[in-house]
Amino acid sequence: MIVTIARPASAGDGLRPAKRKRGREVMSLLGLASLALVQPIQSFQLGPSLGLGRSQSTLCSTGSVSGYSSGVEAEFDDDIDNHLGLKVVASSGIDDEQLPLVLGAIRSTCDKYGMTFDSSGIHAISKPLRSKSLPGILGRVLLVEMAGVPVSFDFDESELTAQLKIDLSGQIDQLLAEHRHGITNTNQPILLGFQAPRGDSKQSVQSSLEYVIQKEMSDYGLREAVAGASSGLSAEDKTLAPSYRVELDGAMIETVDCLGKTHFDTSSLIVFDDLVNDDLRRRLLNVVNGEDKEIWDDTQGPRPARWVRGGLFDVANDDANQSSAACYGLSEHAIMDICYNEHPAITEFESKLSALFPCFEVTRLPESVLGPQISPVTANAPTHGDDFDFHIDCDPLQVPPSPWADVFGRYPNRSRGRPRFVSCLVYLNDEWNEAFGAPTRFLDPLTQEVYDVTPKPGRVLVMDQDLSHTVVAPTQAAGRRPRYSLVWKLILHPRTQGQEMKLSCGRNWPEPILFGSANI
Ligand SMILES: O=C(O)CCC(=O)C(=O)O
Ligand SMILES: [Fe+2]
Repeated sequence: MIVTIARPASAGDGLRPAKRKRGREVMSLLGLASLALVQPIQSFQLGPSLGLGRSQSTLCSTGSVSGYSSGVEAEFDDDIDNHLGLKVVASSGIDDEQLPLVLGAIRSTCDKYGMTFDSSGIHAISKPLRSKSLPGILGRVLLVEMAGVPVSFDFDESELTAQLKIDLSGQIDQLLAEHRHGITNTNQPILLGFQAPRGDSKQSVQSSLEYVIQKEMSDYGLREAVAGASSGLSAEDKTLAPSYRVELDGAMIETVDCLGKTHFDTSSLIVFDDLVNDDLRRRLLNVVNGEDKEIWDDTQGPRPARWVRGGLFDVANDDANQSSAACYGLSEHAIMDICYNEHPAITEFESKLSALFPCFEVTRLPESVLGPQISPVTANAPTHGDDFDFHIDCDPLQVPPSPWADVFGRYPNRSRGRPRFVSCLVYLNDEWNEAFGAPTRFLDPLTQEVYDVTPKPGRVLVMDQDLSHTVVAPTQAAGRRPRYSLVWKLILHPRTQGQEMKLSCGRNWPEPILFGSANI
């Protein structure tokens, strides 16, 4: 019998590194959760040796999920009846109210696939998993053993597990969404891991659950230090102080991990004028505009070999994309080049960032958070007459279902011990007359006041990603000249559990200007 099974869209297109898994990024856009595959054991091609009994007809039922490339054909032998089944072995961070619901969802998926289900031996730890080696994690994990597969079964490569993961994750996500208001903590996802039957394995439950998280993090690159992080960092970079900093967007918010407790939270923007010298600025501009020999006079507009009208695609919000549709954006090829080819200037700047934030692991925003359309490094070239709207870059409280959400959960940015989402902008023009305008404008939502940062050549702006901001188009005085900015979307990971996430890292930086609602 031949059935068609969807296969995750293939990795390795163009310049993007091929090794990174991407299948579940697509799921994130579909609003589905994800599942980690643990303990691969050699290669196994789904084929005649595996009898799936009643599951055959249902395996193809969701095979046309969009984003999963055209199905592959796999053969199943009707005569063989292997008792495929799922056995839930351990969980953490899922309380007594929630666990039966989640297990019920897995049971019904098993029924659909004609698989057996067993949760009788589950080792349930109601507290979220905590681990010194994994600071910042959410710690809600469910570990499932898959019984009845051949010894050579490869969990990572199998179409069966790919399909199961779509189904199971969808079920659990739906369930958690439905019960969002009824049960505490249910808007937090659960990371699901598969493993082969372990027999009398000596591995502790804690380390099996940790392994699920570690594997997910490495499969999806969820915490990879930026290039040059460990290269020789200059003493000046380590001690460099900002020219000024501003706190805005103040609000009382719930304190993460402290039920019922609230605290006053403000977002930060920080300006550095001595981090990038003129030589580095010029080299970064060359990376953005392409390093070949063509000479382009950009008083006529951005260089057509790199920039396309309507090419701006750097925000998650649909409305913002529409309003910026007419503006210049980097071509797809240019974005890939900047993000994934080796550029010494990019590495040098990233190593400066690591030096600037020594108490964090500085990483680029992984593709898993918002999908492949949102590149971690991009550039802007607004010109006179363009129209932009306020947007936020990303908010860890509002991330869609994805491997990122499953591992780190959803929480207010700047929460103690949780990865902090910050963006970093470098203004790249050789010269920029103040009369040309084009500040980066921040909105304080409560007071509706705006705060402008002037784009000086070589200036670096670090800002929280959940701040409402916009680029303002240059004035008429700028003519057709673009105002360039190179933008990094970063995540600063804590190095220890429960760490303070202050960007100053305890250094004696100038006191911040308190703006708008931060001053109330
Ligand atoms: O260039 C600017 O001023 C802001 C750019 C920006 O907000 C972005 O790229 O997300
Ligand atoms: Fe932005």
